[in-house]
Amino acid sequence: MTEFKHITVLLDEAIENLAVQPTGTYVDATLGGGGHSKLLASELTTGKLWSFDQDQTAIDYNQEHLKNEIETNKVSLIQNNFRNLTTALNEVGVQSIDGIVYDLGVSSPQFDDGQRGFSYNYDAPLDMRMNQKQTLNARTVVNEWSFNDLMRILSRYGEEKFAKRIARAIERARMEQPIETTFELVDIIKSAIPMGARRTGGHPAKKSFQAIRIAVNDELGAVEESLQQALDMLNVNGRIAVITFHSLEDRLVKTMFKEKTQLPDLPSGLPVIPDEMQPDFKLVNRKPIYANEHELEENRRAHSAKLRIIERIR
Ligand SMILES: C[S@@+](CC[C@H](N)C(=O)[O-])C[C@H]1O[C@@H](n2cnc3c(N)ncnc32)[C@H](O)[C@@H]1O
Repeated sequence: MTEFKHITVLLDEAIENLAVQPTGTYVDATLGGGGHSKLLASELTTGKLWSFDQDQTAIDYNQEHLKNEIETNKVSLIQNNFRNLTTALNEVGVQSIDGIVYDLGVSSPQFDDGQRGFSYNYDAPLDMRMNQKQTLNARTVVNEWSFNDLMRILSRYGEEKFAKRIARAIERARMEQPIETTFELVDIIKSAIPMGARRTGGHPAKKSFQAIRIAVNDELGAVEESLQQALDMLNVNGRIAVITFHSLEDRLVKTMFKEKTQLPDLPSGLPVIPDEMQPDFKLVNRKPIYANEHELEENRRAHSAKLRIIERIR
């Protein structure tokens, strides 16, 4: 089995909060190294788990890692984008689910494989695709997207203060010759950030790389579409657990969950709220769940992780 070193974040907390019914139908939307899938499957008797990943490497690894669970038909792997949740599940005869877990973002192997172009620490062709068959990659975004689109993604998805300067520097550099590698891009980004600011707030390319990665994989669009489908497919008492790693993802999940669990605007002075106006969902925890101290010591990625859970109540 090829090595796939990913330490699962909020493993027990996410699965515990799904309140798994041993005979239920579950989905792991983000299989990765299979940590959540393995634990969830161990709680099933006659239940079934469908595990999604769009990355071939994750699917290949788990054919071995989850071999027993696959052979006993407790788990099946689906190589697909989780934005196609409903269609992919309908194709295998599943119309409704009792729970789903999302552990968003990239896995450590994706980040640490120098050749995939996710990291500013390794020199590699500009790529950043989670799905190796997708056509849009970071090279296209950096070399072909307009100045305005670059500025928009850097500012919106990277929350980069120097978005305009960086977009301008990219535009200037690519007029000379195409930008091909991560290190070329890092140098361009560095050159656009004022000297004083380069020394604060982590690696100067961190925010821009996050922004380009989110754009290449349309990460926020996929989460929004998928969550809506998951909410629609959820059985009563079923739960959705989502682990996010940055404020944009978390805000999206928080807002969607809030909309689903709130009462609609009602005329003031209604003595009783009519039953059909009650929300169909409730928040399992008002505040997000964070990693405990022990996990924070063991795993750097856990520091930015937040877990939110919603339950269908009717
Ligand atoms: C943080 S890792 C998940 C780790 C996993 N929970 C574990 O225990 O090892 C995220 C995984 O989700 C996958 N992924 C991210 N966005 C996806 C999407 N839109 N559709 C399908 N898979 C996606 C990535 O390819 C990656 O393997």
